[in-house]
Amino acid sequence: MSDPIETITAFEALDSRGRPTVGCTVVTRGGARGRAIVPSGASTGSHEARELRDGGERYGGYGVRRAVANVEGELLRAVRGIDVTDQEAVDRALRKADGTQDGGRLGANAILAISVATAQAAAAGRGLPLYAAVGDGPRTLPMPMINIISGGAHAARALDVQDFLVVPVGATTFAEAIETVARVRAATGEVLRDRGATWALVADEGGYGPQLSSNREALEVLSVAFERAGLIPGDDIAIAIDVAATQFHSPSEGTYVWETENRRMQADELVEELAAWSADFPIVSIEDALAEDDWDGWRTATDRLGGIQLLGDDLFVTSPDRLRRGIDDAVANAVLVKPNQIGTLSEAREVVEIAHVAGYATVLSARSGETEDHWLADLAIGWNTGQLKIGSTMRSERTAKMEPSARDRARTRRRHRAGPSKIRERVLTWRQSSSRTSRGRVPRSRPNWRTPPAMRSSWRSPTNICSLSPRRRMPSSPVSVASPRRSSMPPSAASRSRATGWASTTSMSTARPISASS
Ligand SMILES: O=C(O)[C@@H](CO)OP(=O)(O)O
Ligand SMILES: [Mg+2]
Repeated sequence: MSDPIETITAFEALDSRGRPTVGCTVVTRGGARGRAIVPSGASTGSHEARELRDGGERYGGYGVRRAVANVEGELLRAVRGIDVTDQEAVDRALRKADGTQDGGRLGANAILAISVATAQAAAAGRGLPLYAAVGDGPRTLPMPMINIISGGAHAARALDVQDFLVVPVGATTFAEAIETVARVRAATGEVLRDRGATWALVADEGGYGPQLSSNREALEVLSVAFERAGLIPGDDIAIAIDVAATQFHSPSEGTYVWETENRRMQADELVEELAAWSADFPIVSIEDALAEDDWDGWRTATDRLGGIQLLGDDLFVTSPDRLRRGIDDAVANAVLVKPNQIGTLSEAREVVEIAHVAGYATVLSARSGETEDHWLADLAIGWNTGQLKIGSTMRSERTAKMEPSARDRARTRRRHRAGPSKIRERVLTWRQSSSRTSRGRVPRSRPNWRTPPAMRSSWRSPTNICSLSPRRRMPSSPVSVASPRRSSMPPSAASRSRATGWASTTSMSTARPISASS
């Protein structure tokens, strides 16, 4: 039954960086209400949809009063009377009212706020949570990709590479996935403290922002943290990186510059560096390996690193057109989906559909400037994106994104696997494929992982890591089998976590506990 949009009220809120952002509430004639607040990026691509900011003195120019006024003015007039359940009609009307390619006249932030609040109101009208309303098919919980160490625009450029993340590839439930990455985060803090690096402060996405001697050292720190957390690299846990190469690319010179290491590289040299990292560490995903318009460099990277998930963020900017170009040119094999890069939910969903048809993996992603609104995590579940990138396991604007998964699990009482995602498939393929040298494409099995010297005495042998033996579960005691390992979690906390699935004081604890080994 049709339920037309009646009114919209908008407001200016602050995001997790303390910058203004747009929120609004859509109300229908039948009384359904939907509310949404939009996020904002720091390492933005130049092809992204354009937010409308006020300029001037207020909030250093970041105010959004004009965007708020546009929501309650021109944009409301454009969508008033349209059936709230007809998302595409609402989104088309928003785009038409703005009239620009990038949404910059009325503000992509204003447009997206209405687009998402419309979806929320439609879900409320049906009495459903957003994730259930936006997808008709079977739902799977996404594999989380969690930030542990930050650099680039998210940590005052302490490192050149922006994100060092982990993927709990061995977890079989979402709760187990989150517990695993929380252990890695805690263990990483210990490793940084032992090395005399900054460990008490957090970067924009809740990860650590240490100054290290090189970008590569971040990978070594993670490897030692896996050991401390009692996790088996490649079996329990793997690494993802967001190089965010646009940020250190000099288009005029055509070079990539790592300031912290005083290094200038051509595209192929950067690709070789990433190939070497991938041979030495359990890296399963590389995002924005090259800059947003370096299509030649991307082709080199796809050819050289194609056994790994190659994610386009600034490259595709959630644009159906740019993704189609990438697919036609066989560039990358996965797309990061950020609805505010394109402006409306309909266009973001189209990107997910194009990717899935082409066999590209999809990762729904938060922005570095976020709020406690969690609609993007609902989209990841409803649209079956398979993976979800939300920042770290602390700061409530990050942990809020874990809530829909916890609620869905609690609501349905069904067993959920975290995934299935392309990344899991990749890990399996990579474990099962035979050893190859690191010449040519990066091998899917990594017989030559080198362990940092500090780890050598107690790490499992590389042969075992790549063996086909059944995957071992996370150790049930703080110390694992083959070698002495320390858990970063006190035993009582560890066992409590296993008993309840999640026993922290984060927003997940407000959802009903998830039974553990389910
Ligand atoms: O680059 C990214 O993938 C995102 C999230 O990490 O950062 P930002 O929102 O600053 O673009
Ligand atoms: Mg990125």
